[in-house]
Amino acid sequence: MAMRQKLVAGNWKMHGNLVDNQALLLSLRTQLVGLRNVSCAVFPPAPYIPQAQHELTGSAIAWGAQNVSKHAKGAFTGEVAASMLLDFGCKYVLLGHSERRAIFGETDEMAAAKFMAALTSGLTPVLCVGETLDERESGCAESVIARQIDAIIEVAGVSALAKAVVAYEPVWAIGTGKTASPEQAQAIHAFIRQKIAGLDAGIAQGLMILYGGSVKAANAAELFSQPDIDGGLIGGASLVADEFIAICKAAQF
Ligand SMILES: O=C[C@H](O)COP(=O)(O)O
Repeated sequence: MAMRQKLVAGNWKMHGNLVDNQALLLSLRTQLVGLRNVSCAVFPPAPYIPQAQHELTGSAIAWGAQNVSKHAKGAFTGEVAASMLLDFGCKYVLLGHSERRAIFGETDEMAAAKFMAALTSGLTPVLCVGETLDERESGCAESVIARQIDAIIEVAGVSALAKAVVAYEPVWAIGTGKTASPEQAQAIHAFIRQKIAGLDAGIAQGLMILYGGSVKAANAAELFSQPDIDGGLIGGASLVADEFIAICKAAQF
């Protein structure tokens, strides 16, 4: 059976400016070349997507957005449609990130609607799932993640996952410096894959499942060596060129 390729994605969150981005993008463009079996992508804040497009067109690095509207167009002040992201060359869009869920009140249903908007326009949705510390400690991690995935399957069908990426991001590991151990992460990744395999074995086998939460150069190789971890969604470390480049290189096989 063919090995899944890996993907390392840098979620810049609400960081950056024209000058710093330029230096970062130039480093990535020149140093992320010729990687074996790894794709790389960056997710800048929306105003800087044209800058990423300008600097990365013709490189091996893709770019995407951190959010998208569920609507195609209309009187929705502050929203950005999937077609607009496509106009600027985006390949991916993040959905259901825990910061969107916890800070901006996004529900499973909203994530599912955005997933559909992304998918039908031709963007690749990167669906983020993960449990809080309370949920883990009360033994609910798997049921929370199952609920988050089921909300998507209910609306889009399991076949939609053939055109999507899933990112497991335990909320307690995001920006805290507390990484899930490779074994803890692998256990949840295997759970996600088995759950989907119960509906469609082929889709489960092909699905990229990324790990996110305090990934850095020093722990990336061990995480990425786990059989069900297909790369990473990197926050803080994606803002530091040498760190992000080292993480991307650690995903090679
Ligand atoms: O989207 C990325 C994740 O939230 C991980 O962030 P972090 O690497 O800063 O912990």
